[in-house]
Formats: sequence, C-alpha cells, structure tokens
Amino acid sequence: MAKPVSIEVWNPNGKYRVVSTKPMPGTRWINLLIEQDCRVEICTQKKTILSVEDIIALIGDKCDGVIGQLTEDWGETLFSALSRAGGKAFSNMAVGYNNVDVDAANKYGVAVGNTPGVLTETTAELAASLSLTAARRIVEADEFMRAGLYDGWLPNLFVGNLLKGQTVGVIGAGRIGSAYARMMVEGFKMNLIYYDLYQATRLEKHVQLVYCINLLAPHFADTCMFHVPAYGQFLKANGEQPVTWKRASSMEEVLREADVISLHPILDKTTYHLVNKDSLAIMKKEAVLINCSRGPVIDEVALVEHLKQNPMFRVGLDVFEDEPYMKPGLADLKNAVVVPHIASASKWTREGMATLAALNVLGKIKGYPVWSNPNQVEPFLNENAPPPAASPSIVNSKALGPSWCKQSNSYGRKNPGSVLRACNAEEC
Ligand SMILES: NC(=O)c1ccc[n+]([C@@H]2O[C@H](COP(=O)([O-])OP(=O)(O)OC[C@H]3O[C@@H](n4cnc5c(N)ncnc54)[C@H](O)[C@@H]3O)[C@@H](O)[C@H]2O)c1
Ligand SMILES: O=C(O)[C@H](O)CO
Repeated sequence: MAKPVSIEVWNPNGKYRVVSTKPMPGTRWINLLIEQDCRVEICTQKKTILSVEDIIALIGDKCDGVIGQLTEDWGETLFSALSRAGGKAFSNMAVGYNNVDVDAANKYGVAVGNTPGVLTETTAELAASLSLTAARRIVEADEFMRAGLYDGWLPNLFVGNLLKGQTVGVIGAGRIGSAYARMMVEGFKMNLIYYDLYQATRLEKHVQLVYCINLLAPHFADTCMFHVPAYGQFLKANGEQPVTWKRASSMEEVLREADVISLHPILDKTTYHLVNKDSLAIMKKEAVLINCSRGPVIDEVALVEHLKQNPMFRVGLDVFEDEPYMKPGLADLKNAVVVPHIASASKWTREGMATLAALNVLGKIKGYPVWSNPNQVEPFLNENAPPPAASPSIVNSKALGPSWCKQSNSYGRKNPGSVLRACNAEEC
C-alpha cells in the first residue's frame, strides 16, 4: 500500500478531478481548469522525483486526468491505474515524451499530451548560450576570477574559438534544432550543415531564400512588400563572406565537417547513443558539442574519456544519461559546461507549458477535438482571450480513433464566429 502523499486542493467541489504531480509555474493553468468545473489537486510532496507508487496513491480511486513530469515513468502500471480510476487523459509538461509508453496508453484508451512550440526558442537560446559558453570558456574564466587568480591581461589567457565563419552542425533539425540553426547563422554568421531523417524545408527556405520582413502583421505575409534577398547575398553586398548551408546525407558528414555540433533529435531507439566512441573519434579535435535534447543520445562514459584525451574538445550539456547524476569524472573536467536541464526554464515558457499540459487534459475531459497544428499554439497562450476549445497537442490522437482525429481551428469558446485560418505546415 503506497504512502499517502501531500496535496494542495483547488475548487474542492469541482466535478472532474485533475491531479498535477508537481506544482507548476503561474496560476492560469489552475484557473482554466477551475473555470471548467475541475477540482485541481497538486502534489506538494518534498521529493523531486515521484515513484510509480507515489503516483498511484495520487491517482486514487477516481481521477479524470493527470498532468505529469518527464522524470516519471508513465508505463503499463500507471496507465492501468489511471484507467481504473476512470481517467482518460495524461499530459507531460514537456515536449519530449520518451518517459511515456504510448502503446500502454493506447491499450487503456488514455490520451497522451505534450507541450510543443512554447519552448522552442527558449530551448534553442540555451543551446546557443552553451555554444558560446563552451567555445569562449566562460565558466573556466569565471571560476578563475572568483578564485582571485587574475593578476593582469595576458595574450594567452583563456583563448577559445571564434564562431564567425565556422560551421555549425545541427543533428535533428525539427522545431528546436531549426530555431537554434537560425540563431547561429543569423547571429554569428556561421555556415550550416544539418542532418535529419527528413528535409527541414522551413529551415532551408529561411536560410536560403527570402527574409520576409513583414512590417504590418503576420497575416499579410503572402502580400509582403518588403523582401530582403538571401542572407548570404545580403552579407555579400555588405562586403562580408556569405554564409552557406547544406543538408548532410549522413550524421557522420556533420560530425566531420562542423566546428560546433548541437543535438536536437527526439530520444528513441534510433537516437540512443547516437554520439558514441566512434562518432566522437571522427569529430574535429577542437569541436564544441552541445546537448539540449536527452542525455542518452550521448554515450556519456565515452564522452568523459574523449574529453580527457582531447582537452581542446568542449561540451555544453543540459541533459545527462543517468539524470540527475553525471557519469564519474565529468564534473572534474574543465572542458565541460554542465547545467541542470534548464533549457526551457524561462518564466513565460514554463507558465505556457503548464497551460498547454492542463488544456490537453481538459480537452479530453470535455470531449474537445485536437488542435490542427501543434506547432502553432499561440492562441492557447494568449492571456487576454479564452483558449480555443481544443486539446493543443495529443501525440496518440490517431491511435485513439476517429473522434480524436477531428481537428479544430475554432478560436475561443466565447467567440466561436472568429476562426483561425487552418495552418499549412509549409508556411509556418
Ligand atoms: N533540454 C530541455 O529542456 C529540452 C527542452 C525541449 C525539448 N527537449 C528535447 O528536444 C527534443 C526535440 O524537440 P522538438 O520540439 O525540436 O521536436 P521535433 O519533433 O520538432 O524535432 C525532432 C527532430 O529530430 C529528428 N530525428 C528523429 N530521429 C532522428 C535521427 N535518428 N537522426 C536525426 N534526426 C532525427 C526528427 O525528424 C525531427 O525533425 C524533444 O523530444 C526533447 O527530448 C529538451
Ligand atoms: O522535453 C522537454 O520539454 C524538456 O526536456 C523540458 O522542457
């Protein structure tokens, strides 16, 4: 029998019982649930990672939906417990859902939500920050200053790598990988090489063709009057070296050619230990490797060894193979910058993630359809308008059947006449 867990209750008389396994930032997510007759129970247990037993105790005998975290193991045991309690909805407060066994959720007819889009730029910004921090040895230099070791400017003090004109390699050019690529190309004038299973059409268009500076409003994009030619041509016209880009035919091509490599794929069987002893061996000796995806994408034991053997090779890590732990030796290495999985940690983003997760669960409870484009979730994040009557992002909607596949683009319950144009993924 699991121990009882401490909880905070909002709207005790609400008809639907929704449990959040953690306190989440902001109050909008709570208010949106309460407005729709939910009793909201938030686990306040002082324990960072809840066990399966803790969560079973939280689910109890009657539970309509759960908002959970990426540290939790959502498999057969939890989905069967949720189903027994009458629950039909679960949402991770994260875009990645490698902690969720979606087949088990399908078996029990439970919808699985995630929170794409709202964290894209925030996560890419951290990857860019780590790239600079590692390339310019900022943490080492900061520690040196604080230790009182600085006794004057020296030509050889903390010499690092210049990014301008070098090549940035992106592995996994989805939402976050593409945002990061644009930051590095536009911000630091780096050349781009990327590898993904699919062509990153939007990224390619952005880098290669047109910078459509729309001075009026986004919906005038089609008739935009003000085009700046390709960024490369723009730089050339200003007497600068134009940037180049290419899609690599293999990951190895990226590893060989790039000076800074950032990993942004999902974690699944195909990406587990994607970076290992062999792949590290083909990278440049002074390369910078960044990981803001999931820890197991890198074989961390091999990485520690590689960092020891190659002191000019640097890494910036937000995620770890055995999170929250680091593999032995990593913490002692000066050529590693390590931060505790904070890539999406901006106030706006984390509040938005909480809102999307709550609306995923609420949407299933209320029988709403799934939003038409999980890459465009802004209507759900507008604090001045009611959110659309839809679940923002359900990853197993197809598996759950036709009623879930029905897509929504209705904008707001209170103003159903106002409709968002259905998105064409190519144009976003
Ligand atoms: N560190 C953090 O705090 C943080 C924050 C957000 C997301 N993430 C991680 O980043 C991941 C990506 O998020 P996203 O929103 O960009 O997702 P996305 O689905 O838009 O992009 C993932 C990309 O990886 C590609 N991919 C899949 N398998 C691949 C393979 N074997 N080789 C190369 N590319 C492959 C996909 O084709 C896709 O383009 C999430 O799944 C999550 O694990 C981490
Ligand atoms: O997948 C995610 O969303 C992150 O790891 C946390 O923001």
